[in-house]
Amino acid sequence: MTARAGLLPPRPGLRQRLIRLIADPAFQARAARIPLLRRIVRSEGEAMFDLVAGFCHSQVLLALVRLDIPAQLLDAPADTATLATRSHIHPDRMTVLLNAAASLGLLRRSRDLWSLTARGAALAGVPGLQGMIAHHDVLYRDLTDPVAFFRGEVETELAAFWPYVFGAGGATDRAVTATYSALMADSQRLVAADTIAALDWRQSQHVMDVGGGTGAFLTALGAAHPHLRLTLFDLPAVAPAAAHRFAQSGLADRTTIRAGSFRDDPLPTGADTIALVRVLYDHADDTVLILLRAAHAALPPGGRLVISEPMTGGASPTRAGDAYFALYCMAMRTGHARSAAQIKALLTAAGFTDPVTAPTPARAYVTSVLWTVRSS
Ligand SMILES: C[S@@+](CC[C@H](N)C(=O)[O-])C[C@H]1O[C@@H](n2cnc3c(N)ncnc32)[C@H](O)[C@@H]1O
Repeated sequence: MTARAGLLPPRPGLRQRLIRLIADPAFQARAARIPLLRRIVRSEGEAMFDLVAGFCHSQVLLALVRLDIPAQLLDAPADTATLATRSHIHPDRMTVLLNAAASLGLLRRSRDLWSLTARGAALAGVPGLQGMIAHHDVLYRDLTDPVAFFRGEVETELAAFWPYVFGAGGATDRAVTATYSALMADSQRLVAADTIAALDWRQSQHVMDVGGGTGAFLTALGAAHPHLRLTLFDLPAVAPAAAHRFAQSGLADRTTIRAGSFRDDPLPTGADTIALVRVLYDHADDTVLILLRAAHAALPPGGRLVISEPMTGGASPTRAGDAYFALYCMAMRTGHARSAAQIKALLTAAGFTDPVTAPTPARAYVTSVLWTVRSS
């Protein structure tokens, strides 16, 4: 009988023996006395403690957002007593919150006055960030029992928060879609900037944004490239809202809005470029294949398909892709976050050739971009 046959445990390799050594408290105590190892032990310890405390950090962030402290401090620095009174929190407890925020690099105190740091200013100013933080209570409730969550035993709230992806016809409730669309459009600004910067749009004449929401991406693209004609395709409950945005941005003459479902309807033809921005990760592979095949059919030979969304790291997992978006999509229960390689495989299965990863955008943690062409 051999270990290979599975009856004996395999002998640990060198790496496994090293890992077991590092896990040994006696080794850790010895390592802490050796200067070079001491530094490694300390920084590993701090990194581990950061993971342990991560939920508290998120809740500090949520408290700041709910109390509107970033906006208040953007107006003017304030002292603890003022912030405490405005927030209806006892000054002693407010001090704990403000010190916690300072420790996370969001606030700084000079004498008695609190102000924002550069990171805190991002919290005040980055579009969609506060909306994203504010709706995380839903995700965190879904993750309360993480084992049940990973076993697929939780009826997740997030799935109800984003109802539009369910059912063949998609969303029909305009009030619900308005809530969802505002958050999407706010957070779209940075995604749009990175997607536009990642590619040469001069070779396109007519871009169709499928699942384009209320037109935030096309509005940014149209402003950056005045030669482009633009078509937005989205569900009937969502697409009409784009008209207002296009009119306000002076784009009405260059834009067409088409309502429909890519699950059931063919995509309109006429565009030489199709964009799918934050669309694929909402859907299972079979729906994505339907969509990619529809995009292939709608494009002329030589036409380009652009995919922009948060992606996982594949063989090299990333914190944003694999420890956030993958869980988020799992809580939504309709699709999943994919690596670039997984999306490329789906593109190939849909008939596209040689998909290319665009240069890494500035905010790779929320946006990765792929493109491909319909060859014939
Ligand atoms: C995550 S949102 C992204 C919106 C926008 N592209 C953005 O990045 O802000 C996904 C979009 O796909 C649309 N969508 C979902 N299912 C669809 C379908 N079957 N046909 C057309 N659009 C659909 C939704 O209405 C929504 O606007």
